[in-house]
Amino acid sequence: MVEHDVHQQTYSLVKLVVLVCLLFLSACISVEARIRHYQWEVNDEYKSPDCYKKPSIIINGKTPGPTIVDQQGVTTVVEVKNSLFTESLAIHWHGIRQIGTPWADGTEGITQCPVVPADTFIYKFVVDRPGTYLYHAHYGMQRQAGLQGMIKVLVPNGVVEPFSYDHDRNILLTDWYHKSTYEQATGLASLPFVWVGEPQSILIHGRGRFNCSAPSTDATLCNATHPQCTPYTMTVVPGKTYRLRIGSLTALAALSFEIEGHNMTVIEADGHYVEPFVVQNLFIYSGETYSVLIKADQDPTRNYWASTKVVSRNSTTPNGLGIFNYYPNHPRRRPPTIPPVGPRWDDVAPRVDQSVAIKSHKDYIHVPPQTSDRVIVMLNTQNRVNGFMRWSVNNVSFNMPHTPYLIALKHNLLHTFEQTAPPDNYDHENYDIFNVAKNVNATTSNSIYRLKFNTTVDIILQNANTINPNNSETHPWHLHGHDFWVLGYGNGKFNQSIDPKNYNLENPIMKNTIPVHPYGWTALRFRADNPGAWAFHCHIESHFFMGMGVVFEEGIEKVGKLPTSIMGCGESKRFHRP
Ligand SMILES: O=C1O[C@H]([C@@H](O)CO)C(O)=C1O
Repeated sequence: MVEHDVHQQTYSLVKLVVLVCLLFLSACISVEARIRHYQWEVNDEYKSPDCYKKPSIIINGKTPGPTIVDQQGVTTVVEVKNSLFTESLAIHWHGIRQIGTPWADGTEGITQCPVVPADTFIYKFVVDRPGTYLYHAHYGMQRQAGLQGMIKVLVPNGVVEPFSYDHDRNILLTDWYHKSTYEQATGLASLPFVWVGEPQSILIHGRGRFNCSAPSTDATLCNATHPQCTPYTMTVVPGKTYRLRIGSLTALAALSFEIEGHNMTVIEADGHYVEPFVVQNLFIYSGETYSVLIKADQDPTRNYWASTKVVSRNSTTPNGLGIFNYYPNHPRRRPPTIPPVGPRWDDVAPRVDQSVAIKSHKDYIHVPPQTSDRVIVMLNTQNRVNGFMRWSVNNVSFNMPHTPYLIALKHNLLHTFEQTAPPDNYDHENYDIFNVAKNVNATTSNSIYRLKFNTTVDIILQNANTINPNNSETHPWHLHGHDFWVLGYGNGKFNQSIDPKNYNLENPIMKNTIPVHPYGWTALRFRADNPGAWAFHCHIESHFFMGMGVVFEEGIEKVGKLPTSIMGCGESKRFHRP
């Protein structure tokens, strides 16, 4: 009996141990399955995405780089080897809020030091929400040399989205210049100023077509039959519905995108579900992402044009063209029709209408706080500083410090940047937004806005006339580390006592990038609840380069121990351990 009991006990113990081991193993496997590793190498190489040979920056041989596809909740580890000859780099994960990992935001000068050639930097962050996001260089003007791509975050197994489709596709829209990034940056920072001008091509997922026989084109650099510049083709099966995720990372251009003869139902914007609405042209600004549903319900015996056009600027850039290919027609078969011309570049009303139409899906509303603790009005102006062309917020043009803010703030190196806070407003009474400023001179500073942790902040982006008469541009503003509620848009000068009464506080969409339309204002609200230092800037690459941005700090005391891998520049040299 006793012996039997001992056996019984031993048996139970073994069973328990085996069970614990199995549980541990499966936990390990499931944890392992929740981590995805990517290995990237960044190189300089000639590419001809529009048939014209240009020095480009590529990831694993490609631009756009590989699309990251992960499920919500996955820890994404991207090991980036910098194999550029002489340039450092940093990569930003655009739309990923980096909750608890502010050091992985990839903004040079703000959250990290640049990654020098031959070094490898490991970005590690959680893709915590389903949706469509982007990644791109955030150092100098490297983005427009090709260092960019898309991130697709899928819903977990069993989670149903508020729409259905048969296939999931994604395209990145970019504009493309033939001059190198360095030549362009040099022009912007020179006296006299040399503007980058209009892009030579619009690329649909890295493919365009420059006219090699255009006057003054160097024939030795342009090859109309280069395999890299065959048009982008999206093949569809008649009757099926496609979710098309569209991202824009243009350097300059605001775009209209359409598929000839097909309606598009907008369902997602910057990772948030939209109350569906139908468009023929989708207006998309640099830094934005949308998902649209397209049904392949037109004549299946032919192909159709996919077309994208520059709006908001009187551009010389030809429309970007691709082929919407009905299977089994040949994917290169030219559609029998003339490509769509697209909307007028200077017709602002339909663009504002689209902005206003984007509301939160009714079943996914995040109700915003009904009041805010602080209102910052940001006047956007083009200025001169010591003769140099700049852009400013409230007459302050942003300069990057040598020591990234996150490190300076966390390690109390406050002498590394100016401590006078930038202004929360401008001379509202006397500034005429409809005319060139009487005094176009501004100052530069690297001071930052320090936000009280867990408060609600309103930002009013106020547009104005540029330095040229009768001209106001569209600026897409992007906020790092947060999504914001879009409270409203208006024409002319924002009126603090009237306009807030018309804010949408019921079902505003949340976004991370938003346009401020010509001569207009855009109001947004966010919670300062993500400890770190975060950029907020115009996503036109040359404009940020010329100072059009600010930095917010919040809850710095709550930021965990910084990885030493982000250090090594400015006064952070002494903390760097390779
Ligand atoms: O920053 C810019 O400079 C030019 C032009 O204003 C120069 O005069 C332009 O169109 C911009 O967007």
